[in-house]
Amino acid sequence: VVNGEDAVPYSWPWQVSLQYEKNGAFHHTCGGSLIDPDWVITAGHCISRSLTYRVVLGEYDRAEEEGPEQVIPIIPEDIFVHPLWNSSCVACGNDIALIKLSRSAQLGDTVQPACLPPAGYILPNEAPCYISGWGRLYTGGPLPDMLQQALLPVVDYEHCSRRDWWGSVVKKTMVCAGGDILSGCNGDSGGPLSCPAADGSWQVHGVTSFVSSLGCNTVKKPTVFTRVSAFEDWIKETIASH
Ligand SMILES: CC(C)C[C@H](NC(=O)C(F)(F)F)C(=O)N[N@@+](C)(CC(=O)Nc1ccc(C(C)C)cc1)Cc1ccccc1
Repeated sequence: VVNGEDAVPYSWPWQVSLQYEKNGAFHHTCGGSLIDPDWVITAGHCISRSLTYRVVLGEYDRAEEEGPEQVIPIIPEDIFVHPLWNSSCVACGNDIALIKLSRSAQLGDTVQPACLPPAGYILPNEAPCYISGWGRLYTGGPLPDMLQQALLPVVDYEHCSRRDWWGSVVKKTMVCAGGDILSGCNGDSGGPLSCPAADGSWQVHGVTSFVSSLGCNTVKKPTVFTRVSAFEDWIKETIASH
């Protein structure tokens, strides 16, 4: 997250760190969101078939064992990348994947699932949402130890698809947010765009998908998220059948 701030510890209790194994050690590669005690939602581009993954819940400072961490291994067959995700066509969208945990998360003060938005729901322009993650602090910069957050106002499709914004690259199955000096950055992929609901709950409206190659916080190139409300049937169907 670029120009964000340290989150209050465990204030985004659905935020997970998706880690892959390399030479016996695990490395943070993406964020994700717990949406059920057994299920995490992340980005399709975060998954590669050849890697072994684990999920860490209740994480805050990646450099310290603070106590609430729950480290849960992932069985490769329990990763469901959206069937229409095509890594050669990021602009086609469908950048979403579901991961079934090999054991249920223990819910409590530091680990809670986020709610899903109503199917088809479109956030209005300027709706206040937060991005969170352990992605780079600036283009090419370091990964932080503490979970970062930033308030990113939603940029609706009409504005986000303007020629000098994302143009035809952005689809209606995506959500844009930000567009000035605040943004996501690599390492935030797969993490949540969390938006407050009228009933006081928080809904995961977006899964962090891409930022401009010109620079994470490029003006008029807001962070682009997979729109979760466009994939509710697939989410429900996948969870119901596994
Ligand atoms: C793997 C790609 C497909 C998605 C990746 N996503 C992220 O980093 C995220 F924002 F989600 F945290 C990304 O934006 N990667 N970049 C490598 C940029 C990138 O590839 N962006 C991008 C944008 C649009 C498209 C398509 C839709 C035209 C493809 C890739 C990050 C970056 C940005 C500036 C400097 C260095 C690195």
